[in-house]
Amino acid sequence: METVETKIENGIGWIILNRPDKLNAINLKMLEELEEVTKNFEENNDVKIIIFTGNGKAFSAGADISQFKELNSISAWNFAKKGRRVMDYIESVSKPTIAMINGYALGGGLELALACDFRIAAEEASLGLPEINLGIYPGFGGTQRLVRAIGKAKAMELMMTGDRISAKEAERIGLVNKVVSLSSLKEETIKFAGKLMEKSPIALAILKHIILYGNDSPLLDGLNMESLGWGVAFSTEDEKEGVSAFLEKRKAVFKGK
Ligand SMILES: CC(C)(COP(=O)(O)OP(=O)(O)OC[C@H]1O[C@@H](n2cnc3c(N)ncnc32)[C@H](O)[C@@H]1OP(=O)(O)O)[C@@H](O)C(=O)NCCC(=O)NCCSC(=O)CCO
Repeated sequence: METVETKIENGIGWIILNRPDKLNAINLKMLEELEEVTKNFEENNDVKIIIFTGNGKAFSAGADISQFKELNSISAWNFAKKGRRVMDYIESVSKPTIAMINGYALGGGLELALACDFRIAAEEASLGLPEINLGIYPGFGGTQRLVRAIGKAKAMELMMTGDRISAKEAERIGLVNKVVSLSSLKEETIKFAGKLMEKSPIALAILKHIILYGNDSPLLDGLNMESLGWGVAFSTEDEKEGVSAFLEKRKAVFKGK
């Protein structure tokens, strides 16, 4: 891989954006590689949780602006569609995903973090959607995901002013789940991933699907998805184990079956 590094450690699949001299700006190659490595991790049984992060002082400063000079309306549209599809794919992955935000998460970088299920940020991180300062606006799904994440008023403010906010402010408005010191970021993120790893991966996958797609559907459809998925969970060994463990007063050990 040219633009991303990967490793698997203790059930965690790490996807590390690796263009530190360009603050991990996302070019076409990185979009393609992100899609490929995410797919590999989704299909790899050794990977239970996927964590995205960046090498150097940024998570990612967004789409690679140096490529923009060559774009016209059609190629820009295609680039945005490609970026959007990759973010949609990352969002749809059946395993839990965490953005470990080690520094700048701007533009497409924040949009990548928004496609993840959880965002854990270092105190030093700075977040924002500054595309408006380039005479454009977020094109990798941010206009839709940010509104859903933090509500219309704050989302419009962030997108229309292009202002960057601190990790603490991002936590206050519900954009990130947790803020920790940079020195403890990896440890805290692994600890959080560990909590998820103790759960039934099948229940997590069904739950994630229903939260994501149920909330974008009419209420009745979302509620129907919930009850149907609930029934499906009862066909798993994990459900039998969870209930037995409770009744036998022991800790459940889920096998993902
Ligand atoms: C993130 C900023 C504020 C950091 O500033 P600073 O610390 O001063 O670092 P720089 O010298 O600016 O950057 C170092 C190096 O990285 C290159 N770079 C940074 N961001 C990008 C980018 N998005 N695309 C391409 N290259 C980038 C920068 O040119 C430097 O390279 P040199 O070769 O050393 O010159 C600051 O960098 C900043 O504001 N970046 C842009 C943030 C932004 O506007 N993001 C939105 C992009 S559009 C988008 O994401 C569309 C999808 O919705």
